[in-house]
Amino acid sequence: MTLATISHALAGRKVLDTVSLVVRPGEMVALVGPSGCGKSTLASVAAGILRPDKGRVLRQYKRHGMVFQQSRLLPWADARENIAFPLIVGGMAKREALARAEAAAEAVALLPEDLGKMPDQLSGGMRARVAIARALSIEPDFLIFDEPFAALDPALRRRLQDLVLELGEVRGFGGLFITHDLSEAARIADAIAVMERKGKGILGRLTPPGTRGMRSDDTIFAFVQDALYAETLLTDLVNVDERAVPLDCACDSLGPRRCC
Ligand SMILES: Nc1ncnc2c1ncn2[C@@H]1O[C@H](COP(=O)(O)OP(=O)(O)OP(=O)(O)O)[C@@H](O)[C@H]1O
Repeated sequence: MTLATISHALAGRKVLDTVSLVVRPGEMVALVGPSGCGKSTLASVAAGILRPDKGRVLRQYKRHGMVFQQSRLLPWADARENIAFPLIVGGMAKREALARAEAAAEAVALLPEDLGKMPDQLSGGMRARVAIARALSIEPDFLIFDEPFAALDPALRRRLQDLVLELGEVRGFGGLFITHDLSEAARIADAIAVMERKGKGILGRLTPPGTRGMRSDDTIFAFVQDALYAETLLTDLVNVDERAVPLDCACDSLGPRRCC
């Protein structure tokens, strides 16, 4: 996938300013950057949810699926229907779509008895599995993850990261994985793209040693420690001040505060 010089404004404010990013076929790229820098907006552009004001999106794959922050399941549909939803919307007969949903659920190790449960009857981890199964149901060869495990505890996160790694290995999909967590990025991705503050572009890429899915905890820990202390690409990420984020439009009215 190639995102070429993407610019986009939301509510009259430019949140992406000529951002370019390439994900090679089969590659998993993690995208990190300070809060509010435009990662989710870029993911929405990559997924075709937002049409950018300027720039081009080139997709060198057949189909993509997306896994959102906090799962975004339909609250009025059970797990099976949630997984089948993109297929039904795409015109598949309901019976076939539900059968395909069950196969996708099996791939993410959801139990058959959970498929009749409504989202509010599922744990956070199960909801994340349903969201992954929903993305898999269309048999994508590219997946876009927007902080899918941010709300989960570390042990569960790890299990779901393993699931994504296993599925990637078996199905060979590439993708874009947005996260705030450098360890997660180093665990899940071939390369880590670092986004600049205020959507001004990709500062550069970091490549953890070894192969995705094969890196030991020691390797990941050492890589993250070195990167956090020595890597100038991560300066904004490390020194983030969340109070500065919403102030960037209000500097003039608030006087000379350190906000940009
Ligand atoms: N629907 C919207 N309308 C107006 N502004 C928006 C909208 N969605 C996001 N923004 C603004 O666009 C900027 C980029 O938001 P975005 O969610 O893409 O950043 P992000 O890097 O994903 O943030 P985070 O890491 O905190 O999730 C932010 O300043 C945000 O406040």
